[in-house]
Amino acid sequence: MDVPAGADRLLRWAVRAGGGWTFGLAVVALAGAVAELLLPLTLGRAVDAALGGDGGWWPVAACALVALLIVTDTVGDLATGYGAARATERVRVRLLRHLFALDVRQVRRYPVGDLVGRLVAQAADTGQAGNAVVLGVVSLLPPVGSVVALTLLEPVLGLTLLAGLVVLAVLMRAFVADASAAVGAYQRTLGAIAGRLLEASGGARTVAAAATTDREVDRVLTTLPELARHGRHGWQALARASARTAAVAPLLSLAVIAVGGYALSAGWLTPGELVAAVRYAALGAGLGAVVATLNRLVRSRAGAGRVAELLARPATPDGHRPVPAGRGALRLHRVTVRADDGRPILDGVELDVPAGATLAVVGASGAGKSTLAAVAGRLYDPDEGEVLLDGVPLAEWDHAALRTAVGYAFERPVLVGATIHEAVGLALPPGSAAPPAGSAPAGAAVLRATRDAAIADCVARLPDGFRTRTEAAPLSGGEAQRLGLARALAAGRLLILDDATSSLDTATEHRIARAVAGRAGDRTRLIVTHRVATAAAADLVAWLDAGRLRAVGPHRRLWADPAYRAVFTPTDPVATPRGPADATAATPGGPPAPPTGPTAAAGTPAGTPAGTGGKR
Ligand SMILES: Nc1ncnc2c1ncn2[C@@H]1O[C@H](COP(=O)(O)OP(=O)(O)OP(=O)(O)O)[C@@H](O)[C@H]1O
Repeated sequence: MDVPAGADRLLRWAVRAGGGWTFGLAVVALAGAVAELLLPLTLGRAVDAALGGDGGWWPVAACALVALLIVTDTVGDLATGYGAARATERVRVRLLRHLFALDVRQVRRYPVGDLVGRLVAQAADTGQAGNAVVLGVVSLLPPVGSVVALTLLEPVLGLTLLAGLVVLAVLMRAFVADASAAVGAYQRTLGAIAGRLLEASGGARTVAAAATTDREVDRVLTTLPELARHGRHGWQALARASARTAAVAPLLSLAVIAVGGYALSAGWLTPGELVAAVRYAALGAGLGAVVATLNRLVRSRAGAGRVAELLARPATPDGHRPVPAGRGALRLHRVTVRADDGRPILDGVELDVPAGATLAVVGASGAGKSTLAAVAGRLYDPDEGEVLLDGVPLAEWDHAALRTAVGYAFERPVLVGATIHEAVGLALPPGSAAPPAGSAPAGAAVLRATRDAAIADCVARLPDGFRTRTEAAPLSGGEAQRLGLARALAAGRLLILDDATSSLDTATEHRIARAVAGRAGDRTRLIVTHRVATAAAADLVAWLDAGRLRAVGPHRRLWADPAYRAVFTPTDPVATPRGPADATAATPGGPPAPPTGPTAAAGTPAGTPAGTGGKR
């Protein structure tokens, strides 16, 4: 099976992560194996002593060894469970931290279900590494020790067992190869099914509305036969290995007993030594434990392979430059973002947004607006070019400082945090979000943010107000958007709204527009929008067309271009506004503030007459 190069390194790390429990398991497992090896010899001596009419200490020693075996078994079970739990926890934490350190584009390459599979099942398999390695090594001791003990009793006996064990080792090798391939394929297929399942449950409404349940079930489970095949393949490999050891082991014991019987009649062995030899033969040939631990090791290595594959993806490096002075001047310099197939999604975008300005990003669906918004706040890095905030490339900003400086709100926000209070407060500066002592429902900053985002009344109506658990909050799409906005409004220098008001009614949107416009001049706003009124109210409009910046300038000037007007009303000539006056008339609650910000020249690509459509 192809296991990523980092799998074995991760396995070694996971063994160490088991800490004292894995070490303890090694000690008790070793003690148990030694006791198991000494028991036949002690029993043999006890038999010889009894035959000679002398009880002596051998029976007592045999009883002590049996007691030791019971203790080591019990403690071993405990150490196995605790060690695996500890190692699994560390693998999960490491993997989760790494996932969040990856840029959004890398994470999106994996279906969510596949990631959950790696984080839950394969991390647990990896966490078994300590047990698998310790028990694997210890399970080799009885056969190896039996060969040594038999050789000491009578060399021919040792050679007989050794020859049989070599045959068994060859059979085991085949098992490891077979089982590894089956387990790896099973985990991959299961991950793909889980991915489709999560996708389908996210679109449950659409599935129900379209009455395509049967088709969706078929689609999710389309690889179920493949999964069953890999599962059967794995179990068959295990069954074959067990059957082979079960068939070879008695033959091997019989061979040692036959040779031992001959040695007894030839006077090379005492009766007690023959008793010991018979038990050593059984111990040495009984490789059931080896098969079980090999199986555990195979699963652990396959799981580690899938975890290591993610860990091998490079995390986004953080910068350590001191936070520059400034109020959010944004510059995109020759920014190009490519799809996996190399096709440009953004192509050489050159854009200057002066500090304090409001920039509307418009364009047809798929023009690259969200991609521009994503690189503007470093949700991921462009493939070429760079983005600078207040003169410092985003890649050189300290991560925490950048997250305080830039606030994002999205069309479909995910509320991060256990409660509504946390969901809003997480983005606020430390200290400002904490609820005051006593029964006050929310910190002042959280309260202000929710009022600004016109969601405070809605939160007050929730069963537990700000303490309502996010998953239990019955929020509409527009309410969720407003909570996302409340979180983003804390942004220090750059507020990025990616279609973040698309689900709001006009009156609410107008209220929020005022909050967004608040602290005017104090921070920059980048607003991805399809609405003509929002573009009209902005200081500057960046018009994207198929990944290229077609023009930058005030809406009023761009409006002269029919192609620009078509961005807002491409298919309905009746509804097409006749000019900027119509656009302003569409502004909720009255005309938008006239463009007060920078002139078109400030944002227009050099040499391109604003609004002419020259930059294609
Ligand atoms: N990771 C990706 N891999 C491949 N293609 C991508 C990726 N991300 C975006 N795209 C494609 O790039 C184009 C621009 O996407 P983007 O989401 O930026 O458009 P948009 O202008 O925001 O569209 P909309 O208005 O519909 O939201 C689309 O064709 C999209 O399918």
